[in-house]
Amino acid sequence: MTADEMKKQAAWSALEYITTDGVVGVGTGSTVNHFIDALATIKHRIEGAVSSSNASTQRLKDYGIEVFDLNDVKEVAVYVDGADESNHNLQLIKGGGGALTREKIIAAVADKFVCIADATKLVDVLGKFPLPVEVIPMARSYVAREIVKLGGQPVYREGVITDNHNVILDVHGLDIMEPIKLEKTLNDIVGVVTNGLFAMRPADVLLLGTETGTQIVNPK
Ligand SMILES: O=C(CO)[C@H](O)[C@H](O)COP(=O)(O)O
Repeated sequence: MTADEMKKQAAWSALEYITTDGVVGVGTGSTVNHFIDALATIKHRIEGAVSSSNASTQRLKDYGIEVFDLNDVKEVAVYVDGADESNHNLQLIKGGGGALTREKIIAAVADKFVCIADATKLVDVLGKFPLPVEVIPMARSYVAREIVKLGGQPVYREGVITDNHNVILDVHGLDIMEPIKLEKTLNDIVGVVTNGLFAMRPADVLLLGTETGTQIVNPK
């Protein structure tokens, strides 16, 4: 089975978590694209969606699913999104697709965060995947120097501008033993908009696409 087939399997399993007729939170990425395809099959029984990126918004609209401004929505019962890595506490690294800030906002609002991923994403220690940090453009060099002091090697994601008109630094070389502490420390650097650690607000459940079916992983 390919990684994409495992992503698709996890994504379709997430439909079981859409139990209300309200607004569904929708993340970003190739796994979420499969989820949007799945969501389209039950679009008649949901009110619509809030979306974490322009790309997902477009895909949702192409299916005729209404996309709301988050400010106009009182409740997001479920948020479905992928991840670049998850540890066994369901703390995540996200932002490989550059949508981390809006993803973190919707995750904060949502009652339940359902993470969907292929089996390769579950790790013991976060950090092999370079940690994305969204930065205000004029602060890029300063933030990079501060990250070096913390032991990381930041690499500017050249040619990428986020939906919020910022830039991304991908931080290599981190063994993230204390995810909450690092998430807070990075947030405290002036010029950082968001970092891709989802440790203070981890996922509530991880649906992992595997060779033998979707595995439901609950936090340890
Ligand atoms: O955080 C993300 C985008 O910002 C994605 O969820 C993450 O990069 C996983 O992507 P994919 O589903 O394509 O493997």
